[in-house]
Amino acid sequence: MALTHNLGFPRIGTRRELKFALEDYWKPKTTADDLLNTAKHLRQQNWQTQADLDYAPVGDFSLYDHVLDMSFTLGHLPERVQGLKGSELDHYFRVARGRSPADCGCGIAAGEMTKWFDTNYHYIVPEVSEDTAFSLNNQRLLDQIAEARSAGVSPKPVIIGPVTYLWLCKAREGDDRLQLLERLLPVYGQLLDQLADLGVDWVQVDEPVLVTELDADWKAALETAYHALKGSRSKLLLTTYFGTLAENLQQACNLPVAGLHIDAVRGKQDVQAVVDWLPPHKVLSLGVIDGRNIWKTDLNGLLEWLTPVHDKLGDRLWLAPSCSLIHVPVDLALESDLDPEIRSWLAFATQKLDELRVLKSALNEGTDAVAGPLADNARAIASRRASGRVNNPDIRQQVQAITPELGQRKSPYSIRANKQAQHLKLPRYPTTTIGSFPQTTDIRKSRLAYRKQEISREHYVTTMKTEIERAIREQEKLGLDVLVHGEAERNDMVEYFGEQLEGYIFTRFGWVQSYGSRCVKPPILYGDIHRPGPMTVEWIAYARSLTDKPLKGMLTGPVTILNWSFVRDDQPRRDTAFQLALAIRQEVLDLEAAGVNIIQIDEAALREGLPLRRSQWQDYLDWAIDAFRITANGVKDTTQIHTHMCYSEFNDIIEDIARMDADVITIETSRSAMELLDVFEAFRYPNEIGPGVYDIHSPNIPSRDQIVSLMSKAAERVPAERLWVNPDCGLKTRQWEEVIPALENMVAAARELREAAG
Ligand SMILES: Nc1nc2c(c(=O)[nH]1)N[C@@H](CNc1ccc(C(=O)N[C@@H](CCC(=O)N[C@@H](CCC(=O)N[C@@H](CCC(=O)O)C(=O)O)C(=O)O)C(=O)O)cc1)CN2
Ligand code: MET
Ligand SMILES: [Zn+2]
Repeated sequence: MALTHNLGFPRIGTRRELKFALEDYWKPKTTADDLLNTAKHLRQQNWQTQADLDYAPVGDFSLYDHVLDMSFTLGHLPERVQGLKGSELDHYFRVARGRSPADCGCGIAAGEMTKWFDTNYHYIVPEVSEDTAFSLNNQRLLDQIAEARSAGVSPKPVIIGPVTYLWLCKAREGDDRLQLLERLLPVYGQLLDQLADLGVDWVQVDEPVLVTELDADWKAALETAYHALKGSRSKLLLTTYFGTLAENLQQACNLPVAGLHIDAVRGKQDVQAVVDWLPPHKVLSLGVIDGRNIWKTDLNGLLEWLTPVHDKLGDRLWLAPSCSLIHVPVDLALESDLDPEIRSWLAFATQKLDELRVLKSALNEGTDAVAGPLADNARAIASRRASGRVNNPDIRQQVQAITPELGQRKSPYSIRANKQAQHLKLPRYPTTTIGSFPQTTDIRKSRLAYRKQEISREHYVTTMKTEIERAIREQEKLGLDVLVHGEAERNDMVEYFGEQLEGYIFTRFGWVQSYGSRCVKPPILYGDIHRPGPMTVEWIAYARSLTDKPLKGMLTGPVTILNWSFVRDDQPRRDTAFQLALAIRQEVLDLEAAGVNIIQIDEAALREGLPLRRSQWQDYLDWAIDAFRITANGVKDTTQIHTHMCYSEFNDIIEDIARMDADVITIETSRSAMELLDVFEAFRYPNEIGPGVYDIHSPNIPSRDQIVSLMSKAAERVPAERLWVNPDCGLKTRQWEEVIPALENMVAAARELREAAG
């Protein structure tokens, strides 16, 4: 008898109930009780959806971030929030956002955010130093176990394992993370004791570090940790996901735990070896349903492959999605407007659990028991494979015809830089922004009204143009040097392009959490990509017509579009990237022809798309950088190409960043006090750089002195004549009331720096 379980369910709600509850609480429009009630209701709903699984996850729900929750569970908060007044909830949001409703405006630095492995989910990085201490604070998990039981599910608490937890931490100086293991393990021991006291059968202990290349210290830490925890009276399910175990396979099989979960989608090649190696008393959970994509599983094909594994393992076989389902939208049932043919190819979180049920019945009772669902599934899989809408021979031909010259600029950077300087006549320390200005409620309401056909296209266009004009006038007033149109017309920097490219469809409610209350609706790339016409020119040319100042046109690059979409799994990602590159290249050339001589091509997701294993980095970087170059490098010497990346560390890939050959790159640096620039200095990065001078994710306003001090640090590392002054990232999540004073200070800081430089 195979069992089924789930690793985690989306917590945002089918209609983003959690997002709205959080934002109302922060305003503050509602009370903590209101927020906690919504959260409780969402957990109940999620358990209902998962009630017939043999085990449902508990503790996967989070008000903001599950890593931050784990930090609280371990009594591990940054020093700067310790001792402040307020409830635990106040503390929680202080760490997450730099303030809580109780703080009346006086903020502290928010915890740093970074990407969760290779996903578009961002977690709050736990901060450690040699003084870090831990103490158990397990009430959240204990309460939720009780809640889950009264909801009628069999709870399987989910925690981040001690080694992965430390791996996610950042040490302020040096790297002494592993020295903390000894202090951390007793707290995990107590935690597991408390769960066992509640009669918990299984605990899911996430150790996704096992899919990365680990050096000897980290491998030893895994041994130490699981030998220390082996007395646990609850059984431990050591849980890995997002890739193959590869050289860690034997260790993963042999750690002293009761079961192992592996990603049987990305790590399918590991399965046979794991079945052979796993000691006979252990459970093997196979993550056979893709938790990172929205395509239906080929259940018939899978069953053929699974049946012998089931014959061998019997009761020891568990089935699950490959990873937590927080990376996919909640429920396809809401998508009544989707093209019915393509819709029949899709499965969201709720449907993925249905797939698990079918698999379980087929294995335990025989395929006849689920003949209907299996036949439906076979039809959907066949329909997608045979559909004439997926492949377009012309586009395949154009990709075939790509030559290296397509990615080559006419002259080297030094020549271009001179021509651009003559043309643009920018001052030293030029100021600019990253593209978006506040996405106000009015903008969003107007877009909603347009979508519902309550207002005409004309009306919508006029409203957006008014917003663009507002952004231009505000920038002129602020005295910024290079203006942007502000991106009012874009719902999102990726979805907007998906909506306009053929080969894509998009959803109404396909929300996926990106961080905290912020969600994205990744568009679905199902077929060959074609650009029917210009996508941004009307808006940017309008902005161009409004001002005499230099204006920067704004596009999203092919790699970022790829990494933040749900993409086809029937061709290599590289091929899809090149198709996107050809489409965006056309847009770049159209913008240039419309008189836009500064063009930014955002590649915010280029770095996060790096494979989790270093051995696969170069292959990815080779095609990803080529795709960027194809997009960017068809322009004249006098056209200045910018690119932007957020939360990026460049130490290991600086050569590739340089190979992009953008005239200007803007990056995130403010939270790391310009340390990120060390590598640009060491490498003697030749082109211009705009190191972000303030963190846009926090509502706090940076002071002029802070900015001057950060830029002075930058000027120690990079020659001043190659420095730009700009925020970390786009300003769309901020309010105008926050943006204006912040940018005033930024412009004042740039003036001070110019004067000081003489
Ligand atoms: N794809 C992507 N990934 C990214 C980023 C990014 O910008 N895009 N940035 C980084 C950080 N991540 C972020 C992710 C999302 C948001 C964000 O602001 N998301 C918005 C939604 C953006 C959106 O799609 N807006 C739509 C829909 C807006 C909406 O909610 N409309 C309401 C009605 C309007 C209202 O009453 O407010 C509705 O449909 O019900 C629009 O503008 O049209 C949000 O969560 O609030 C910001 C940063 C990394 N990853
Ligand atoms: N141009 C985009 C913006 O300003 C870049 C964002 S990177 C996540 O919003
Ligand atoms: Zn950014």
